[in-house]
Amino acid sequence: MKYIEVTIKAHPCNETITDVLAALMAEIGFESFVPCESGTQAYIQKTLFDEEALKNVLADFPIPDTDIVYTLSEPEDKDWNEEWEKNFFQPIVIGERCVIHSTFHTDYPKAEYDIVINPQMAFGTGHHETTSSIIAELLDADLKGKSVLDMGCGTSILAILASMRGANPVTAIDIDDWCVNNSRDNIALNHIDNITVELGDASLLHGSAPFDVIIANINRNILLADMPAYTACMHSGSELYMSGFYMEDIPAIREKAESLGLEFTHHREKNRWVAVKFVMR
Ligand SMILES: C[S@@+](CC[C@H](N)C(=O)[O-])C[C@H]1O[C@@H](n2cnc3c(N)ncnc32)[C@H](O)[C@@H]1O
Repeated sequence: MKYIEVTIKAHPCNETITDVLAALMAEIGFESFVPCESGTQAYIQKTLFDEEALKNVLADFPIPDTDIVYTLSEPEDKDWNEEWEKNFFQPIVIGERCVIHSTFHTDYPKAEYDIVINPQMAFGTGHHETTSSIIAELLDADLKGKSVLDMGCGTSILAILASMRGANPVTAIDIDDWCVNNSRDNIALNHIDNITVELGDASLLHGSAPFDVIIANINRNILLADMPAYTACMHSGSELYMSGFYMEDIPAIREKAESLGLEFTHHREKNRWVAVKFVMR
C-alpha cells in the first residue's frame, strides 16, 4: 500500500500540541503518528490524502500562537505499523491486571488477563490514553453474561478484554476493513469464539436487540452524531462507555447523552484525554 508521510514542524512544540495534531489529523484519515522533537510525522494512505483538508486543519489549529509548517514525502512502500510495532510497541500492563503484548514479544509480565495483539494497520495496542482508560473501566465493570458492543473496535482489543471478563455475546464493528480483518486475526490469536465482527458504522445498529454494555472509543464528532443510534439499542440499566475526546469536550458529550436519557456516572482523565461512563435511566 502506498503512503504519504507528512512531517509537521510546530513552534512551540509540546505533548499537548502533538496530541491535538494527531487527534485532528486522525479525523481526516491519518493512521499513525510518530512524535519527534520538533513536531510529528504522520502517515496516511495515498488514496485518502487530501492536501486541502490538511491545510484546513492546520489553518484552524485550535491552540493559539502555534506556528505550523509541513513537508510531504512518499516513503517506500511498507507496512508502517509493522515498523512502528517492531520499534516502539512494548508490552504494556494496565491496572496491574491486564497485559497487552504482540506475538513477537517473548519477555513480558504475567497478568490476570493476557491479550495478544498484532495491530498491523489498526488502532488499539493499549498505549493510547483513550484505550487504556476504557480498559481500566472494563476491569472495574461487571461484564459476566452481558451482551457487549465495541463500536470502532480497531484491533478489537476492548472486545477481547470484555469477552475475557465474561461478556457474552460480543459484537465488534468498525468502518475500516483493515480493522475488521485485523480484529478477526486478533480474536483468533486470543482463542476467543464469541465475538462477531462487522464492517460498517452506526447504521448497522438499526433494529438491533439492546446491548447491556456499549463501548465507543472514536472521536467527539462521530460520538455526537451516532449517540442516538447507540441509545436506540440500550435498555434501562445499560452502560455506555465513550472515549476519543478531551476534557473540554465533556460538556457537549454530556449534554447530548443526557438529552437521550443517559445519566452521567463519572469520567477518567489521562493527559487531557477522557473516558466517560453513562447509564441509561
Ligand atoms: C480511536 S480508534 C479506537 C480503536 C479501539 N477501539 C481502541 O480503543 O483502541 C477508533 C476506531 O473507530 C473506527 N471508526 C471511525 N469512525 C467510525 C464510525 N463512524 N463507526 C464505526 N467505527 C468508526 C476507526 O476506523 C478506528 O478503528
